[in-house]
Amino acid sequence: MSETIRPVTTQTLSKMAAKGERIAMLTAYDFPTARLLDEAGIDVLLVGDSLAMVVQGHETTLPVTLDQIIYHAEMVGRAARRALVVVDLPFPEGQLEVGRTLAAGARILKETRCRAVKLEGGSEQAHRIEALVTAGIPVMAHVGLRPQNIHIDGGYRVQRDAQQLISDAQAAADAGAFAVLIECVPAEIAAQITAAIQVPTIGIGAGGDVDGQVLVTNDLIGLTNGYLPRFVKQYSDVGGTISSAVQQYAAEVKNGNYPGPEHQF
Ligand SMILES: Nc1nc(=O)c2c([nH]1)NC[C@@H]1CN(c3ccc(C(=O)N[C@@H](CCC(=O)O)C(=O)O)cc3)CN21
Ligand SMILES: CC(C)C(=O)C(=O)O
Ligand SMILES: [Mg+2]
Repeated sequence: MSETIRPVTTQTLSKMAAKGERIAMLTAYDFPTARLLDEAGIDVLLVGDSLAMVVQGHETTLPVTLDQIIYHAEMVGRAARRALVVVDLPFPEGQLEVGRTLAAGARILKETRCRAVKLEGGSEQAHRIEALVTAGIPVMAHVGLRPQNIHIDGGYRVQRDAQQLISDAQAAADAGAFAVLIECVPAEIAAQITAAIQVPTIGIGAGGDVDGQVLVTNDLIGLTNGYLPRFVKQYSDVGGTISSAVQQYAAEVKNGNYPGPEHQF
């Protein structure tokens, strides 16, 4: 008998945080990976705009388009049976007039099975968060390091302005965000934000005193080309596994050991 699956909702996350149960979140960009993460018990899947870097091979998150994010969100949405799936609003859908942000969020909910969006920014995004939530589109806010601001900030830097960070998170929560993601912030400040706001906090490079953690899946499984941020813990070497498998295949094709008699008709 198959057991009934209880899907994770935004309310589930609040209850988990209230009980001190930590939330495990990871990025996903395709059906088979999303299905594995969902079945492993990951609570929240993020179709992140990091897609631009780890899948498309771009140097920043800016090039990925809304149509491309939606194409990947369709796959992840079809794979998730339990996890809540959140989709990044790609640059500049969350920076233009509110109507454009609403239209982008509505397309995500209408064209995919994903049920929430993520928007980079705090206080200055309060009006957009409020408009999205009013329209029925749940929003996860994203404060601290904002990768879509790389050309203003000049790089990916730890964010240390405690007052600004707390007021950004507070404004996002007051505007109706169901959770606040905190990226690259000293652990002490992330803990202060978590104590100050009523909604769950999810950290990346923000220490352990938050309600949950998120990482880019490719980083933790060893499938990222190049530099890994210090906050990443690499749990496996999938890149190495793929590499040795395809090297053996190439060698066996060339030496005639593949296909063997059992592989032919
Ligand atoms: N593969 C990947 N993993 C990520 O976690 C990730 C992306 N891509 N792309 C979008 C953003 C960018 N992220 C990053 C990337 C680099 C640093 C970084 O180099 N941090 C320095 C600290 C710099 C400082 O001291 O101010 C570090 O040492 O980790 C941080 C976040 C997180 N996100
Ligand atoms: C790094 C996470 C938080 C993200 O926004 C992404 O993957 O795009
Ligand atoms: Mg992102």
